[in-house]
Amino acid sequence: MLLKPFKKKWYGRRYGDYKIEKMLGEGRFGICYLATTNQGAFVVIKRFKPHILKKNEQKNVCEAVMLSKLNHHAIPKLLGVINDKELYGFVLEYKLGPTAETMLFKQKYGFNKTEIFNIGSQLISIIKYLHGKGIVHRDLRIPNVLIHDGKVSLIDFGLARWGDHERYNFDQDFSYLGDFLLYLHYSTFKKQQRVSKPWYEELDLTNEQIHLYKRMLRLEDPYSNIHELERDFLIAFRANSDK
Ligand SMILES: Nc1ncnc2c1ncn2[C@@H]1O[C@H](COP(=O)(O)OP(=O)(O)OP(=O)(O)O)[C@@H](O)[C@H]1O
Repeated sequence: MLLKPFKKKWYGRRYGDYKIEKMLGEGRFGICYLATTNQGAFVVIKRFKPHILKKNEQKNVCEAVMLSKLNHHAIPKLLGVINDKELYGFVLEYKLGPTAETMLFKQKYGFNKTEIFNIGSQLISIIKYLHGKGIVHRDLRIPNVLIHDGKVSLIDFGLARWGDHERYNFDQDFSYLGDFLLYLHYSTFKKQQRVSKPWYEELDLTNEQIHLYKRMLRLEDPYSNIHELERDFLIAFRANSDK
């Protein structure tokens, strides 16, 4: 008999009320599985890789501690912890996707300016909520943002920490957000010249948008808080329309 590939060996297994159905994705730290409850609802089980568990005990629980403090419709709720001899992990609320990464690189989706504004506004509102709770996400990247029907969810709090204005400075989230939004702008970019130019020359951006992104990316005077950033974001997108 053929052995099941390692990751699939978990399929069909039950842990308390949850049955593992299939793998959703694998990262540096763990593997996420789609699971069902006894009532047939979907949840996510995030299982830590054993070598990560041994190394980072303190840091692993960090994600659960952070999530347990949060209650926001765009952030998965922590539903429980599984502490079985063969599986240690978290049970998380299932959020609908796909990820922005899948939309950009697999579906080749092109985001128009209205969509970029709507997604940016939602992310700013999530960051405002997190920073208000003293938390820096530190990993706001395209694989960690789910988008369904224009509604955004932010996942993966594995690197999130209590902000301290030093090592875990809140402005780390601003540069990630800047990068993220530039990815969305590039989704409709058609290269016309052979030579590559910097983003602020080749993308179709207004002066206000360039100023906004340069400050987010710390190429100009960095933002000191999310409220300051939000103000410039609204100015930069105020004449927001698809010309
Ligand atoms: N709450 C959720 N709802 C829906 N899908 C999810 C959820 N959490 C994770 N996923 C899926 O599982 C994948 C991996 O999740 P996540 O990034 O949290 O794992 P990770 O192992 O910590 O990754 P990394 O090591 O890159 O930080 C995601 O890209 C997403 O497709």
